[in-house]
Amino acid sequence: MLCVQECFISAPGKSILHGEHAVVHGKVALAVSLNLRTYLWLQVTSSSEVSISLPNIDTFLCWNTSVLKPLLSHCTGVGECRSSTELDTELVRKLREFTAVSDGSTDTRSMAVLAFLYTYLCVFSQSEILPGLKVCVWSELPTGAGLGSSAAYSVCVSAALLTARETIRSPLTQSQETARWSDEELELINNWAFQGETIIHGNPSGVDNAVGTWGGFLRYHAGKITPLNRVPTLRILLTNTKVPRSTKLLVSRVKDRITQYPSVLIPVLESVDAVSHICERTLAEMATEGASAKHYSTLEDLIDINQQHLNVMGVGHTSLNTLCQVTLAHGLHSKLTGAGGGGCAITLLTPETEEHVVRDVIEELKQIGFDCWETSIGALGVLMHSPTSVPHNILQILTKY
Ligand SMILES: Nc1ncnc2c1ncn2[C@@H]1O[C@H](COP(=O)(O)OP(=O)(O)OP(=O)(O)O)[C@@H](O)[C@H]1O
Ligand SMILES: C[C@@](O)(CCO)CC(=O)[O-]
Ligand SMILES: [Mg+2]
Repeated sequence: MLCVQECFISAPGKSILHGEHAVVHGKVALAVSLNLRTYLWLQVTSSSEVSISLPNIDTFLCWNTSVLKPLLSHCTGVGECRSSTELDTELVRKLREFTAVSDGSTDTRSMAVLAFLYTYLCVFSQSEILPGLKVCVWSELPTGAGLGSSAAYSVCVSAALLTARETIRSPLTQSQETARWSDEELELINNWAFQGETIIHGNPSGVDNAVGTWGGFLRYHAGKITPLNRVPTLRILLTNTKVPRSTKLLVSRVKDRITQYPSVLIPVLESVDAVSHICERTLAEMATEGASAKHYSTLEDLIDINQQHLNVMGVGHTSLNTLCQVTLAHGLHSKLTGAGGGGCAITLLTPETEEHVVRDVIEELKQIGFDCWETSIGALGVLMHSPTSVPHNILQILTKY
């Protein structure tokens, strides 16, 4: 019998300022959490069923634990199937067979289900019996649009299952609305979320799940996470072109291009790295000396340069070109954020940007058919919630299924 009977968890989405794709190849990325979150409700039940409801992607599935247990038959020794840092490829193979998902699939539902089942089976692999669970996930983030929806999902799943298994504590006391885990526990959540990302993405750098876990403004370089404490308050517009794309395919497209034209692409990755370094230095100067027009002009140049680099990498899209042209006609600079190929872009607003310009740009982008809104950045990473601290509309959705 598990002690944790239910829990509510949330994790934020993210925006990458600079370094998407380059970060997969060992370069620096600068990323920040968003005020849009994914929420999960887990209940431990006395039944022998595991059910998952994913209303964002219209997926509602249920399995008897007796059909799941045999999938762990290859984990014979203590500790097997439990590595938070190494993917159990045999389990992934068996799960693909079990769910009839082919190796190259990028199907939205299949990826979400595979990531969930993989984490569930690994986390409970040493339990005598697999527990009955009911899990529902709902996100404020657009799915598959560059704002880290896959990472927020993987972080929530990993935090909830590890808490239910009591591998990590339930951090919430009775008087608290929200609570976070210790750094060590967060590291474990992050490691398991990376496994989920690996199943969804194929070859993630780890930056997205790091932001979903730790929150705030981060510098990410080859697995090393450094919180950026000296950053100014930035105003950013987020635009969703609503052009669907898959991070998995885009990441592998960039890899193929690097393999085909290494002498062309490697200098581009190095240039993106330099963009991230200059951006980091500029942000630190703005925070310590006060932000000047020159600082903003540098940030705008870096956005334009990086957008061109991302086009060279092959992850642009005509919708993103249109978006950049529309904002530039109003003097505002934009670049894609996340994997590109459609999805979302960020536009930098400066202290000089007048409010009527912001209104006009938003209106114009909406008329094209895009979603556009001003976002707030730097939200907290993964959280455990009391039911009363889950926004009412989200609580209603989570408890409906
Ligand atoms: N709310 C959700 N419910 C279920 N599955 C989700 C949810 N959000 C994301 N996913 C899973 O994540 C996949 C989308 O991941 P993908 O990496 O392609 O996009 P993203 O994470 O939104 O963008 P990026 O990786 O560029 O930041 C979906 O296909 C689905 O499998
Ligand atoms: C495209 C990419 O760099 C960012 C996706 O948000 C992939 C990754 O870092 O895993
Ligand atoms: Mg993703």
